[in-house]
Amino acid sequence: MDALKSIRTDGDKVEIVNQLLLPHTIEYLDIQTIEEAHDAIKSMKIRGAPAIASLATLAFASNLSGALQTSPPPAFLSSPEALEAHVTPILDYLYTARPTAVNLGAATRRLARLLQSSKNVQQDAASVARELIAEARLIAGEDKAQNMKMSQLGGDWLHKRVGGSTKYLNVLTVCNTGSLATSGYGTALGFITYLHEQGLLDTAYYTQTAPYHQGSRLTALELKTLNIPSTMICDVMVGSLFQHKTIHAVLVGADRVAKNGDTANKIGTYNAAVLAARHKIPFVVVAPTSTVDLDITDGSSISIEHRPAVEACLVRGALYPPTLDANGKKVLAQVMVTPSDLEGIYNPSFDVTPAELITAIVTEKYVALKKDGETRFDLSKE
Ligand SMILES: CSC[C@H]1O[C@H](OP(=O)(O)O)[C@H](O)[C@@H]1O
Repeated sequence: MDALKSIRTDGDKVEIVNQLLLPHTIEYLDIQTIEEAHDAIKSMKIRGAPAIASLATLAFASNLSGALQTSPPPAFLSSPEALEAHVTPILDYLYTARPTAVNLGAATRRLARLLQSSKNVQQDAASVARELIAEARLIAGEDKAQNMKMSQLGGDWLHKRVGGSTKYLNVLTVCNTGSLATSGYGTALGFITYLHEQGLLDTAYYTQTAPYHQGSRLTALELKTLNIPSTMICDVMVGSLFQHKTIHAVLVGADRVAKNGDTANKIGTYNAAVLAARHKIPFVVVAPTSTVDLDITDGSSISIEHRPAVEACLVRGALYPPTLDANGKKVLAQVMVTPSDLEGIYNPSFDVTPAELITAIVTEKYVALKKDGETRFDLSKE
């Protein structure tokens, strides 16, 4: 069962749950244009590496499908070349919405490659367009099956490594990697769901994940909906948790994994990795092979998105909708933010965890481990 679907679609209709409003309000937004899809991704109404790729491809498919139904057909359907001139800028524009996660770029490049190969085979633009629409809709739904497979691979590996019996595993996760970040089931949160389904999980700990609060708003919502025993901690409490509780593994998602295993993920992941190493707790990245970027040898090449400074100053939930304090007053920004303050605010949305701090990388095809004495992985897509 999925806690909440990030995207709802019925043919050409595409809706997203506005994740800026969760958990206070569940409101679905109709995404009718490419521009609305770009804005939804950039403003984080939808977020999560696979989910943003899915929205981009579904919006692209709906835009093209609508054009095929107009009469007379638009000029860009007069030839495959005209279609290419129309589609390429759209794919390039969608890619600019957010830079760190590999999925968005991988999806737009996959459609661009299909356009090239189909254009050289098909004689008419409408046939090429129909192929693009079908592929775009395939991309949007394919990660759920992968998530379930990798969760099983990872869960069985961890259970064998730790060797307990029932309801004994305590794990920590960072950010939100559930059905709200994917097309369903989730990556690290899918792993946790699998452990729970197998009767192996004692408690899932998760960090608030400021400043967007993917943890205290989204992961909390998903774990409670799934009836998974869970405990939230503030981001600064990871070290204390490791000092006072037995944690068997840290399970995190990924936005981009370099060939050597260096992993970009939500800000705060690196902190947890350093502390996990200090406490000799296995640190596990859970991501499909589509997140592995073989074109980059290590994490130094990964572009880290810096979000608007003001986002680091807001009491999330105070604005969507305004929450009230004990005296019924609106809870607003934690600090009085004025334009002159913004230059002094550092707000990277991701960090890179070096491969040497990562115990295993779990994908839908394999559980990758480092060779003895090695500080890096040698990852593949197979
Ligand atoms: C299953 S990938 C989810 C991935 O995306 C999150 O970032 P954001 O919420 O900013 O899109 C975080 O890095 C998660 O690991």
